[in-house]
Amino acid sequence: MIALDDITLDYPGPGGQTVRALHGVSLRIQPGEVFGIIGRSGAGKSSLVRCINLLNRPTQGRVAVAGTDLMALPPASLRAARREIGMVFQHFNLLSSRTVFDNAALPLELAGMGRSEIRERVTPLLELVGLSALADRYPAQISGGQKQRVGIARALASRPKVLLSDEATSALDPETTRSILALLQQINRELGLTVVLITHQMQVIRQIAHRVAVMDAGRVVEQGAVLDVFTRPQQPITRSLIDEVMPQTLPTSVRAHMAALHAALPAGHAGRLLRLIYAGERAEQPVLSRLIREHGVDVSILHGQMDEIQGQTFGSLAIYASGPAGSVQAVAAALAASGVQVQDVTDEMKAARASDEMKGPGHV
Ligand SMILES: Nc1ncnc2c1ncn2[C@@H]1O[C@H](COP(=O)(O)OP(=O)(O)OP(=O)(O)O)[C@@H](O)[C@H]1O
Repeated sequence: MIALDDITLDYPGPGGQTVRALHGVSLRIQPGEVFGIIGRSGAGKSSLVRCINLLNRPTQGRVAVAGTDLMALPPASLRAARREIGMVFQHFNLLSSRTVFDNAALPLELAGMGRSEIRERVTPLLELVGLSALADRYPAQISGGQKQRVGIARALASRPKVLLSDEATSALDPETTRSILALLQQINRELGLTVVLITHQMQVIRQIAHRVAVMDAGRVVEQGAVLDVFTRPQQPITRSLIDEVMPQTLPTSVRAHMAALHAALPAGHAGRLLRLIYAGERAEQPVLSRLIREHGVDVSILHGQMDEIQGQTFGSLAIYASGPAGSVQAVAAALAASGVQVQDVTDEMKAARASDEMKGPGHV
């Protein structure tokens, strides 16, 4: 549906210099999917998403939407192509002097549509976004979540094939965010619209995206199905973004417990702190208990959490495994062979523990 090839974008900078915001970004977004683009502030997300409708014209590269090379279009054809691409904004961009209805109707008025046709088009849209009862209110008389619903209705008025969402929920509280994301999900499912959303919150990606691209310093550094990226993050930036929704750092008291177990190991025994990450059916298989029996290791479960992404279970478990030297490695290898991701974080935790001790008792 959307093909971005080798997109470079330069902004004019101070003193005639240029600021390179995008460095050769390529992405493929399939029809009907919800594609998330995540990154920290300044990573280049807005710059990239605005290339999709040529609000930013790339310095180099190619932008194709539904097979049309947008950069090759003359202005009139580009205006028509843009009507196929709706956009919602973080700060809603509503006109304060127009009612809810008239804000949603604006693109149709601008396109010269007659009043009765506009009414036929906008009335069901206001129903879809849950604002039928507020059609005659002005933006100052509705909440932030409701304003975003108007923004969504306006974006849908031209019956686009693609909806771009530029931090649409960043100005909203968590509950309103969830309801707006649920609405976007409903629109994706019921209207078959391709949705591209940019965000700095993994929570948003987890709730509705099918696939995700992670951006850092103007580049896509990692991309894939959301469950894969959550369970097998490759880049430090991805891990730190996931950490915000699924904290991977063990609490101080748990680190102290691990240190005590480690200090009490008998001679000839080894102990390792392992983080197990598992997804889908593997989350339900009794792999761990079987391995404990087979290899004669002791396992203390230190910390764990389970979650769900679009109906798929995934979780992480921190365990301290100890036993005769060699047996712990055998368990780790057997777990990895069964499809569970195994990270040995013993040294990482020892370093964190050393820092706990330097800070002294009572420090959390
Ligand atoms: N109009 C502009 N002129 C010059 N530089 C710009 C302009 N817009 C963005 N930049 C720069 O381009 C880089 C990417 O900015 P961009 O807004 O795309 O990032 P972002 O990931 O969307 O960040 P945020 O979440 O804070 O909006 C930044 O270094 C930014 O300072």
